[in-house]
Amino acid sequence: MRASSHRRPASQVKSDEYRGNLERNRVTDKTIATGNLEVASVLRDFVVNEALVGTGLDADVFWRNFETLLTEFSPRNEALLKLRNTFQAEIDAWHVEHRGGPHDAAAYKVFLSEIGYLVPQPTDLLIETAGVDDEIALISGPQLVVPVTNARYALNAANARWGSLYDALYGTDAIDELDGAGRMANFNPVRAAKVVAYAKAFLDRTFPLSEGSYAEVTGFSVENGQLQIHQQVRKTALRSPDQFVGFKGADAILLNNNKLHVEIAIDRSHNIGAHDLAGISDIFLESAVSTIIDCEDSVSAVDASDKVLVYRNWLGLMKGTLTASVEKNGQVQTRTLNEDRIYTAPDGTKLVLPGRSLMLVRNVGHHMMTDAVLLGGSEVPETILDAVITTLIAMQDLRQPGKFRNSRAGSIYIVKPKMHGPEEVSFANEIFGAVEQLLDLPRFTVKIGIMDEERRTSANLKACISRARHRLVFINTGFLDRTGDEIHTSMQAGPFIRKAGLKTTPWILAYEDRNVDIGLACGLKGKAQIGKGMWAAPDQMAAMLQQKIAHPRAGASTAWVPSPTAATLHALHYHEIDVASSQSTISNRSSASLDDLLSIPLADEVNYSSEEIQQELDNNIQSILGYVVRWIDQGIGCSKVLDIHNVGLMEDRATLRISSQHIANWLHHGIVNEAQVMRTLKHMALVVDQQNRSDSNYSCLAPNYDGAAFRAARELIFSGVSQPNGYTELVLTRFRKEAKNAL
Ligand SMILES: CC(=O)SCCNC(=O)CCNC(=O)[C@H](O)C(C)(C)COP(=O)(O)OP(=O)(O)OC[C@H]1O[C@@H](n2cnc3c(N)ncnc32)[C@H](O)[C@@H]1OP(=O)(O)O
Ligand SMILES: O=CC(=O)O
Ligand SMILES: [Mg+2]
Repeated sequence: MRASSHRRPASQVKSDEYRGNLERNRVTDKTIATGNLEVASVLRDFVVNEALVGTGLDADVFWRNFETLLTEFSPRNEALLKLRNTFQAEIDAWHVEHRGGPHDAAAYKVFLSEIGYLVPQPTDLLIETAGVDDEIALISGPQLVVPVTNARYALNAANARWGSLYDALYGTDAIDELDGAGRMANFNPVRAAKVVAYAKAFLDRTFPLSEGSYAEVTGFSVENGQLQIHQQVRKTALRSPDQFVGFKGADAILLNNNKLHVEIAIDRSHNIGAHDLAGISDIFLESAVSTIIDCEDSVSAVDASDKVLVYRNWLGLMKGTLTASVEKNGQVQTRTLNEDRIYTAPDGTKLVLPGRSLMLVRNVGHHMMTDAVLLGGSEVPETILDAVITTLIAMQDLRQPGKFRNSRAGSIYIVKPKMHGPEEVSFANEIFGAVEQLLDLPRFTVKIGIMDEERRTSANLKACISRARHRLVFINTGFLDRTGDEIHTSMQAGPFIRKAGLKTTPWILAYEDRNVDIGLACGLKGKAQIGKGMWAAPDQMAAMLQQKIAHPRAGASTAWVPSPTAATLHALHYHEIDVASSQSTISNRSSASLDDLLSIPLADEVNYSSEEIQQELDNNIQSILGYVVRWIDQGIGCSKVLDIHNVGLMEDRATLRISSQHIANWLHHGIVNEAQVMRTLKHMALVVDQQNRSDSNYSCLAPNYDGAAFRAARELIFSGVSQPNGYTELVLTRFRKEAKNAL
């Protein structure tokens, strides 16, 4: 048990990432022309000398075909972005026209159909995806997300398939600190005893014994393929002997419940095992069954050199060669990918279990443009660049089934964020078809995870699924972006209720339920994931243990966690709930209503006190500044930022979208005014400066309030109404480029 199982000075880990960012700034921005394409030399070198190597593809042919693909798809991307703007303008105009009267939900819905925002939903649709790994199709369990730019974290995430339950409990508030069980610098045996009791109670519930409890167990043995469990006065067995699936000599017993493995490690020379009746030194849970390697909202990647870091880390994961140097307690270690785990099955044969999480890669959304590649002198859609390069890189995994194989089923998993409606899903589907041709891959090798996180996608989810039915491997409620889009879409309808209240209003409940209802109706059960969103409070594990069990209960076969520790603890929920049976029950209910989904969470009469209004503003602005200052000045795309109650919250671009859109909405409707927002920005800048005082890489926002970070935060709020769909990345990217140039 480690006193700080997942904790270490965040500033130290992050400074590794920061130093990497500084290095990247030194790369020159030369471009090399090929036909009508100009490719930044750093990217071109990476593709030719690293990504293409071993794929059998010719570099010249690759660039030529890439140009053809961009020529075909870039204008279509632009047209789709225009369609988003057209819908937004029409919706804005409708609300302005109807302002003053009560909201007429029926007329509003008719209007949405008339303009084509709502489209007819297909009937009798079943997805037809083939060649999907069990981790996606059959095994329910946590999904970890990690910024790809941080190699240390990315390796940790890939290795988070297995996690120590003892460490996860000991190092977090999952175990209370009462009666002398505090978390302290030195090992606390009182706390350790509570951890062991908690873990053995888990074993009792999950792998019940025919007689007695794990607390009484003195040892394990395997005789004729049967697990014998020794207690002081008797020998007992598992009530369900089939749960015993393997062992490692006398060192480990492997159990299985709800398709998830649990290893009981036995080591009587270990400091915990030595004091345990059965010699149990730890219990390892299969934890992050899948992981999203994120190129999107948790990273700051604004130019070619940043993109090369993104791609190089992904390549390292796909080839199994990524390493990172990790310093702990003065000791430097090299972190690499874990190998598979080898056991003996009860019948004596060799049993190999994956040692790593199944990795999916999240590309950026369709609205991002990059200058890493120019076509006819213009920036190209970054999502197309991502589609081509992340798929090219993943070919390394398919090419040689080495010991670090990711997809045993031969698929490449790409998560598509922020798509607005069925046309954009069709477009993504076609891009991947073209990428497969370009790279000479069998059709439908590339699978798609659809983030259901924009309102037009939620409202037309079945049509969206239909457009990707041969590739679909997940739908996931990205409720953070979805909340931002909720505010932006109905910006002109009136002032929204306070941010915290948005989590319990009818639209979001309908959104969450409807996503599961539609997923089940489209046959995702046993074929694809139905996922739920992020636990955004990385230090609040007791609360997570209490609340996140709601996700498997609601029929979700996976849900997002921010860290490996959270993955291990969330895995407990999938032992308690058999998702397949939750899904069977849920599929009998009638689907959540589209009308509720379309209801708008407005504060009909704003009767918040001035204290409540100021508190809302303080909270939102503190998180905006705390996040933006690290993004702009240090290139860190995901941070833990204290909220007004001093709770560290995971902030990324989606949470920034909510906070900035919320203030923009209140400004627009006169709940707050410009002077008050500016005053609060300056006040909160002092608070954020104070919070970051121990970070030697940090530059203060105050007293000048004119650095790129402060100006970015200001612009995100004051131009929030006019930012396309309320996205933050355009402003962030511009100011980050400015900050990089000034370094
Ligand atoms: C709306 C959306 O799109 S959500 C998706 C985007 N969000 C994410 O990807 C969240 C990813 N999570 C993170 O980046 C981090 O957990 C944060 C920023 C929230 C907190 O980071 P920190 O303050 O550094 O975490 P903390 O100090 O508690 O723990 C650090 C340790 O945990 C590990 N860790 C933390 N998060 C992760 C992760 N997501 N994956 C792998 N390892 C992680 C680190 O490797 C480190 O361990 P090490 O010292 O052995 O390397
Ligand atoms: O991407 C996830 C979200 O909640 O947004
Ligand atoms: Mg999102």
